[in-house]
Amino acid sequence: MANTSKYAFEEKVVIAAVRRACALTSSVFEKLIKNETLVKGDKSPVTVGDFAAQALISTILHNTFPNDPIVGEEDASDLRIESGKLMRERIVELANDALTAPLAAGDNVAWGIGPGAHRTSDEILEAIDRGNHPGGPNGRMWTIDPIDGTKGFLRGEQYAVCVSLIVDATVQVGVIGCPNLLVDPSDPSKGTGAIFSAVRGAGARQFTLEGTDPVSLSIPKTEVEGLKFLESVEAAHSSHSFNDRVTEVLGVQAAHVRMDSQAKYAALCRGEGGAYLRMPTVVGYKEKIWDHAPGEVLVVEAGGIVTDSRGELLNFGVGRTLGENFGVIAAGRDVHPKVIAGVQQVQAEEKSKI
Ligand SMILES: Nc1ncnc2c1ncn2[C@@H]1O[C@H](COP(=O)(O)O)[C@@H](OP(=O)(O)O)[C@H]1O
Ligand SMILES: [Mg+2]
Ligand SMILES: [Mg+2]
Ligand SMILES: [Mg+2]
Repeated sequence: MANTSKYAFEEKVVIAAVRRACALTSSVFEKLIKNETLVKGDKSPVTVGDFAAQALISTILHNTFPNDPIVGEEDASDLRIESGKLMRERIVELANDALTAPLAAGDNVAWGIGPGAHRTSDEILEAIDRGNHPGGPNGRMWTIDPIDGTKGFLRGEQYAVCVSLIVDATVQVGVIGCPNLLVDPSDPSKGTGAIFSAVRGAGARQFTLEGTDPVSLSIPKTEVEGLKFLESVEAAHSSHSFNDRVTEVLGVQAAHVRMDSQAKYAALCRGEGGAYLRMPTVVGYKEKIWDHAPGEVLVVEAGGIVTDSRGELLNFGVGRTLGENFGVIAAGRDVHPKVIAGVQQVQAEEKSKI
């Protein structure tokens, strides 16, 4: 199915950017050494791969859509100080290797890539910091999560390169690159690596890691008892015990599937799980828009629904976070109301214990 939608060009550019970023992050994983990882203020890890991939994607977006603001996860402040010098040099090298790699079919030098697209250190830091937009309800803006699931990336498990275009608080384009995800879960011999992409109103598709051979995605129908829950590997990111109780309440039989990153949204769209449950573990944690925007449009276009635990749509127009949304629940259209009912029953039980 060719995408002839209003945002077909944006999708094409983002798939090209994510393809380059996946090659970059995979090569970083092969070579990652100890002093190439930092711990951020919130205690979460960030690697040279996160910074370099954000610089790469931000550069491509800025060259192609110079007036569009960017909401990116990372900022370069730790790289501008003396102690960040080694990491900075490595990031500049990695970003330039990715930017100047040969053009693939469909690529365009006007996007700021290809031999000759070399950038200075200052330009790379500036590209990272261009992701500092505060978000909000109006106009176009991009989100970049250069490596979603950094903890999974460091374990050699799942992670995802995630980019979205939000227009007036609605996600219009979402692209998720998953270098470590099986191409075909029913045939591991086909190897790993896929890019998932959706444009609102134009469907959800899986591509090869080269960005070719699209296959339409649609969430298979299941009865609620036949659901398989997808959840984070990290118990600090979403409550495993809450999900265990929802399983009991709904009479779900299958064991949960634990997976890092927005690969969970992609897996849901391929029928590898029936619902993605993400209930908070810490009071006051606000989910980040870049952790959910691409996944939201992918699931909706594959025939699903994404809401918070109250059944309200995620609000991508209140800033860099999802603000007052509480938890995230994604599932096929037919089972989503039943999953929300189960979630709310468990929430009521928890409240009655306080
Ligand atoms: N206490 C917390 N609760 C929920 N999400 C959290 C969290 N701390 C970090 N995260 C987010 O969880 C994301 C990973 O999700 P998952 O557990 O599904 O792999 C992280 O993305 P990054 O890895 O891009 O920083 C981070 O934004
Ligand atoms: Mg992070
Ligand atoms: Mg993330
Ligand atoms: Mg990240």
